[in-house]
Amino acid sequence: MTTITLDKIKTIKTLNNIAKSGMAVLKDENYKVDNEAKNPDGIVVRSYHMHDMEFNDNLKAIARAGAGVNNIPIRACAEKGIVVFNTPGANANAVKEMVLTAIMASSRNLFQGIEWVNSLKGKGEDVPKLIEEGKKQFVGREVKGKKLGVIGLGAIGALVANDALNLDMDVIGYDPYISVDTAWRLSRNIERAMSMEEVFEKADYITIHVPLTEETKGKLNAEAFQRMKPGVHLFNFSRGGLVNEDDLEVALKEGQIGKYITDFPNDRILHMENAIALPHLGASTKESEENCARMATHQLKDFLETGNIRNAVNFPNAILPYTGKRRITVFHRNVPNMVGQISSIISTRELNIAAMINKSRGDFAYTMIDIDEKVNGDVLPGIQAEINAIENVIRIRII
Ligand SMILES: NC(=O)c1ccc[n+]([C@@H]2O[C@H](COP(=O)([O-])OP(=O)(O)OC[C@H]3O[C@@H](n4cnc5c(N)ncnc54)[C@H](O)[C@@H]3O)[C@@H](O)[C@H]2O)c1
Ligand SMILES: O=C(O)[C@H](O)COP(=O)(O)O
Repeated sequence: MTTITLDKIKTIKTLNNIAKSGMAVLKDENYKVDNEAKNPDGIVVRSYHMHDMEFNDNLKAIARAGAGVNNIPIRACAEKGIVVFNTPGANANAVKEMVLTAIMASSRNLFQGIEWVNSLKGKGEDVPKLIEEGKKQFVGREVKGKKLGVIGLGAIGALVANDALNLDMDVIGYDPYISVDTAWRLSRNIERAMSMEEVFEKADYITIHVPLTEETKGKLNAEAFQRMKPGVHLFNFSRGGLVNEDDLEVALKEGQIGKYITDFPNDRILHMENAIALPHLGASTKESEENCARMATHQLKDFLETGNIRNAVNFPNAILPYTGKRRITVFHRNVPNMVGQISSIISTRELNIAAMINKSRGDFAYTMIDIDEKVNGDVLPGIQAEINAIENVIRIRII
């Protein structure tokens, strides 16, 4: 269990290259960006692998400038009261454009075509003739009228599905956990699949846009491939771990999968025929990098300064207008009578609670209590110590 002292300059460390306009959000006298810091208050990260890292007791939050958080031990962070944020939707347009490009490029054999043309370097005046003779090996197919299956209709999947309709594709989508907001944004012309298997069986092109979790790991495996139409093009701009590579190798060799286009190559995939590998470029546009970085640092700043949580992945969202007086924030387990115990410690000091919020998410919960005067001095350490001593409190912070 950790406690935190009041009002000091906050140190922020970055683990990846973060867009300047995002880091500019933290450029004021209350912040110091120090990438060598041993005890930062906050970390801003993209895909840096954090599972082997030790977290210092002072660390309050990790802001992932991007969508996927499988590089961060989010449960272990929750156990220490470290909030992990991501930036939902901030890079979705960049990935959508990439996926649509990949669908068209794979359909017309552009990747192999470009490679072949480059191999003609040095053939001098023969090049135009060789091209006209050789182009027949790259005859493609049009996407118009073909069926695109979209697995995962979140920020990216929904954009891909809607825009594929504008390419005159038929679209079938599957997402058992779809949010109401996303469902509203989806075109009514998208066919709703009742299972992933239905998408496998009906689609000519399949693109997957789900997070890598215990549930989704290895979902694209031999059983899935067997259900797919022979020669299907499969797009993975989500995470490599969604695919069983042993099974993929066989399916590509047998032609069951016509092409596998991925943003997450490894050495094995580079050796597979008809696997097309891209260098994790989905979110790498200036616009997307700036969107993600700004959203991440705004969320981090707001949390450090007010305790408000927006877009966390391991704690509930909790927003309480900040009055600038005293705020007590408590991370605790999601068990009964926590609010009662915390508030009685405050009321025994005859302090009045001006506002309060308590939210839970899975095993964890978060309570913020505003006191309507700026109490200081001897009172706070006592409150802090007593709340800390409550069973199932993980962390307390007084702002
Ligand atoms: N290639 C890149 O550069 C890049 C960029 C951004 C995101 N990503 C990856 O793409 C993933 C999706 O990003 P997003 O912004 O769309 O996230 P998102 O959270 O908006 O959408 C994910 C969707 O997947 C759905 N889902 C979860 N489990 C599912 C299941 N078992 N079956 C079907 N649907 C399921 C959820 O309900 C949600 O709607 C990220 O988690 C990340 O791994 C990659
Ligand atoms: O999950 C994501 O947001 C993407 O994979 C982007 O990762 P990146 O920030 O390392 O480009």
